[in-house]
Amino acid sequence: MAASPQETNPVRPGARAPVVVAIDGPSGTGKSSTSKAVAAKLGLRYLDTGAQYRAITWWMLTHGVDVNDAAAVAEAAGRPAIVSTTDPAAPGITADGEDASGPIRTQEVTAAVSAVSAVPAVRSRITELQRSIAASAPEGMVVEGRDIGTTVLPNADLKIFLTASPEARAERRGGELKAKNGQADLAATQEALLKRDRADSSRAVSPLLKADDAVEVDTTELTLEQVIECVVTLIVEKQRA
Ligand SMILES: Nc1ncnc2c1ncn2[C@@H]1O[C@H](COP(=O)(O)OP(=O)(O)OP(=O)(O)O)[C@@H](O)[C@H]1O
Ligand SMILES: Nc1ccn([C@@H]2O[C@H](COP(=O)(O)O)[C@@H](O)[C@H]2O)c(=O)n1
Repeated sequence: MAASPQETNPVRPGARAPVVVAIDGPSGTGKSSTSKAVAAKLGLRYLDTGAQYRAITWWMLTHGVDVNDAAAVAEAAGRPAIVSTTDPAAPGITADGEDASGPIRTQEVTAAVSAVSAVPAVRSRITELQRSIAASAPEGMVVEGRDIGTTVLPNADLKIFLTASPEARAERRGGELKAKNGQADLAATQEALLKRDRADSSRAVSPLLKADDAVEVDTTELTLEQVIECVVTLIVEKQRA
């Protein structure tokens, strides 16, 4: 059956209509895993905005900027060139031309990123970058983070807010740590997740918040495959509407 006009993508004839999807939520709710898989399934680009905040944090840590000094962070916010690749099969990020994909996942960066991302000069710079990347994807994009539906792309075609219980999120992160280090302290992992959520939710500028028009999906009792299926269905329904 021929695609209806609403489903036709002018960039790739026969493909679905371009769509911009915002996926927000607290740490460990499955935003990255879900967004990457959904974008790959539907032929969309993918932007990990947390990686951008991590990359600028990593650059500051490696260039002697005191990440707890908001004035110093603000002064340095415009200095590094942050470049993201948006292929969901191979997402990557560089800071001043250096591959930051590995270093941004260290504990040191994770512990510092909320302080850096709370600085208004950092947010305005990264938000502008995110909007220009989203505007340069005619096939559509899945953009994941904390403030995409509320601030970065308030006109997104579809907004999804993923949640999960703290226990489920700690279990998931613990699984990753166990695979990497052979062990994981679940209580400490849960406390670190909640601490980051508290900081991200309580900052003055663009805090972690569900947009009024976002669809909330509680992933606590769902497998990753079920979450992916649920989000794909929501997007396809939106494209047909
Ligand atoms: N529904 C699920 N069931 C079980 N495990 C899941 C589910 N969703 C994601 N995971 C696993 O949980 C871990 C965290 O997922 P992911 O990195 O996608 O979360 P996130 O929301 O992007 O986290 P953060 O904001 O901290 O980067 C990964 O190991 C992922 O495979
Ligand atoms: N839109 C966003 C995305 C992320 N942040 C900050 O970056 C941190 C790391 O995010 P991950 O998704 O990679 O864990 C996050 O804790 C926030 O501080 C943000 O502010 N806005």
